[in-house]
Amino acid sequence: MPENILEIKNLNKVYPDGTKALKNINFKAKKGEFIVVIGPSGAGKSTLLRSINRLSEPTDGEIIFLGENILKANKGKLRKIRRHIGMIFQGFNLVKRLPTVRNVLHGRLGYMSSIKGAFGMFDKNDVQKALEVLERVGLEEQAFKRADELSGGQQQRVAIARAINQSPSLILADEPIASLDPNSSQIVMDYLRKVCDEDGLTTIVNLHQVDIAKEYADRIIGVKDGEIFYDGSPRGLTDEVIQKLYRKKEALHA
Ligand SMILES: Nc1ncnc2c1ncn2[C@@H]1O[C@H](COP(=O)(O)OP(=O)(O)OP(=O)(O)O)[C@@H](O)[C@H]1O
Repeated sequence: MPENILEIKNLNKVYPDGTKALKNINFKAKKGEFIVVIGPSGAGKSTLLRSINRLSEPTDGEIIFLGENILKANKGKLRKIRRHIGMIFQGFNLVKRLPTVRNVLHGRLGYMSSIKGAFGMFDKNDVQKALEVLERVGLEEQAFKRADELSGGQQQRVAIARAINQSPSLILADEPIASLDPNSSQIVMDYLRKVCDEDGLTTIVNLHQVDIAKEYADRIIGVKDGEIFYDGSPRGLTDEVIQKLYRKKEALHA
């Protein structure tokens, strides 16, 4: 049986204004599993993903990652834990004026001293490794171009390369294709799935597109009103389940 990389127990998040964004979330993720989280706007997908590496602070519960409760970690410990979690954002979050390869090198910052990191003192091996990762996402020829000279889809592939270059155990991708056209979305999802499979990474991706979720996921988690509404195979996510997942509360008994 593959080991569980991540276990989320009774996770709750209440925002300061009283919004209950997550209500008693429980699930485990196995090594190498590619999980897609879907659900209507405002369901809590982003909050869930961002809670896992504490970009958003959960109110209570447990997040056990590689045997440690992330919610109990102090600042230093959290920094170490975050090395093992690659994050991919909708807006790519690259340093636009820097060359592509430098952006990929930023994946190593969590392993460097602050001084070396601040001065960008990467050694030859780091650069070689970054170039290899760029090759894995088909961007070896763009390595020395400024990041903002690349298309949106290419920039997201740089962000994937940066995350992979962290040597993570877990990848979290929050709406990675929300700002891309359908063709670029497909290419980005293909590369994301490929590199995560190659490295045996557990991956959790938030998506709005149910068809893409079904195409790429090993497992789909449907979130509605801060709760897990569906957790199972793409095949089990029938049209009926999808309709119920996306149906508004007031229409439930209509
Ligand atoms: N900083 C915040 N303060 C208060 N409420 C918030 C905050 N961020 C999110 N929320 C609320 O928490 C709930 C969950 O939001 P979240 O962004 O996690 O949903 P989502 O499923 O990712 O939505 P979308 O698909 O539109 O991005 C929503 O009701 C949202 O309005």
